[in-house]
Amino acid sequence: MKIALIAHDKKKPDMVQFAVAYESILRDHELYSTGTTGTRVMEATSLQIERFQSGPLGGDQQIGALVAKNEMDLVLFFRDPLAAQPHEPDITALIRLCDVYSIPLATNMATGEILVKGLARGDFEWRKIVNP
Ligand SMILES: O=C(CO)COP(=O)(O)O
Repeated sequence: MKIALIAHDKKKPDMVQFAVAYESILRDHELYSTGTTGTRVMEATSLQIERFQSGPLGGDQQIGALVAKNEMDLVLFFRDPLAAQPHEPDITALIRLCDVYSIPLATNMATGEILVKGLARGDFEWRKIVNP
C-alpha cells in the first residue's frame, strides 16, 4: 500500500511517536511524506520515505496529485486545528480529494491508530481490487 504521512508542526511529535510505535507495520508499505514530517520520521525510525516539498511549498498538493491518480491508498494527516496555516487552501484541497476518491484519511493520531491496525489486519485489501 502507498501511505502518506503528514503532520503540522505541533503534531509532529505525535507523528514521530506514531511512526515509532507502528514501524513494524509501516515498514511493509511504500511511504510518502511532506518534507519536514518525513525528515523527522526518518530521524526517529529506520523507515524509508519518499519526501515531497514541505507543506507550505506545495507538498500537500504533490500528495493530492497522487490521490487524484488513484496512487495513494491511505493518508495519515495529523492536522493542527488550533493554528492558521498559510497554505490552508492546499490542505482543504487534499482532504477534498481524499473524499472524492474515497481514500481513507486520518486527521488525528487516534484515527490513525485505528486505520493502521486495520491495515495490518488486511482491511485495505479492497484497494488492490480498485487499483491492481
Ligand atoms: O504543512 C504541512 C502539511 O500541510 C506539513 O509540511 P511539513 O511536513 O514540511 O512540515
